[in-house]
Amino acid sequence: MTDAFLQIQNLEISFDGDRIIAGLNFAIHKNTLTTFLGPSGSGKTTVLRAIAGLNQKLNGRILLDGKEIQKLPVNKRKIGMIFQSYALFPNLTVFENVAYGLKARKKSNSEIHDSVEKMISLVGLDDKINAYPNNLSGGQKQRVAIARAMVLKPKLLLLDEPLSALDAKTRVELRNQIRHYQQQLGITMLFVTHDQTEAMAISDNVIVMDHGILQQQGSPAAIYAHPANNFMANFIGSHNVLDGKDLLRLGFNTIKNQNINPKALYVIRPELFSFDQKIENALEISGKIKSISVLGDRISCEFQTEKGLLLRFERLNKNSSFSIGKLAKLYLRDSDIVKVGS
Ligand SMILES: Nc1ncnc2c1ncn2[C@@H]1O[C@H](COP(=O)(O)OP(=O)(O)OP(=O)(O)O)[C@@H](O)[C@H]1O
Repeated sequence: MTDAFLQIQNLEISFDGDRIIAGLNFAIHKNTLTTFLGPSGSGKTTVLRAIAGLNQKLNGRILLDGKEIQKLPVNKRKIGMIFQSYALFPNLTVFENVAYGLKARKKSNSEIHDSVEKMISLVGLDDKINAYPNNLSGGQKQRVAIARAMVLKPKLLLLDEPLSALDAKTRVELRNQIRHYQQQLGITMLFVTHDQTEAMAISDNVIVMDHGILQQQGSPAAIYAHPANNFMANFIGSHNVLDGKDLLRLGFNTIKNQNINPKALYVIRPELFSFDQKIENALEISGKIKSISVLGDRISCEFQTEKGLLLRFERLNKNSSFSIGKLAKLYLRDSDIVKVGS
């Protein structure tokens, strides 16, 4: 991995006297895709706009490729931005939309033609090259916006919830394509979303924000397996979040040879339980199934334990004979329990 490419240092942003971002620090590496994840109102767009230069009132430093950029005007930052709303020019064709920035930079006609046609082809819109935005689907419009941003070879591409207006299937297709372009063209991307699955699926690195404060930064796997704090434990995945007292009630005495702290929080990923099938060194938990949700390839069940605790477990959706009220047993190894913040 190369050195930090984008660095945010002690960033502070206030609106009307309210501090929205308070002392934010993070760094991202070149040619990686980082997602900025957090609930609505957590400050994701505010930070993105500050990096792009759309929000000039700030304290702190923003460094791109080693140079301070926080005082540069938008057009001098070499940063591209893609919005949820596409922001295409309705009176220009697909070709003209994608060519717009290169024309403004006074590139030669032959260079414009070559670059634009190549980019339109990459995003799979050859047959729409002369179409107007009104005659395109939402997914096609967003491809034009992506091509228009990428053709300018930005040092950094910022994407603000680019897929939010699309249907579920198009979202998944386009997120995978964005990841593919990012890797194929070697672009550094910062992608805002409030959709965890989206963030987990495409990122090298995830930064989670809440109330303008960075909660955790790491790979999708690390964030899922080791939530850093209570917010992360509750926000990511459908973990079972239990306190130490609950674990003692279930019959666990130690976790990975450490005493359980009754006041600490612990998480159990729902896919780690074994259902009605004994496993070695595992604690048996008796109870009954309280609810069943079919998630497509998986089944997610609520399990009411005899001790009165509610757990969630998941199984692959194959040959399962589940029914609500069925008495059953779950098995869990203490090594599969993770202490929050460890
Ligand atoms: N121009 C502004 N003037 C005043 N307050 C603002 C302004 N822009 C954002 N805010 C406030 O800053 C906070 C963070 O907003 P921001 O849009 O950055 O959140 P977000 O995480 O991107 O949310 P969402 O996922 O809903 O887009 C919110 O409380 C919002 O009301």
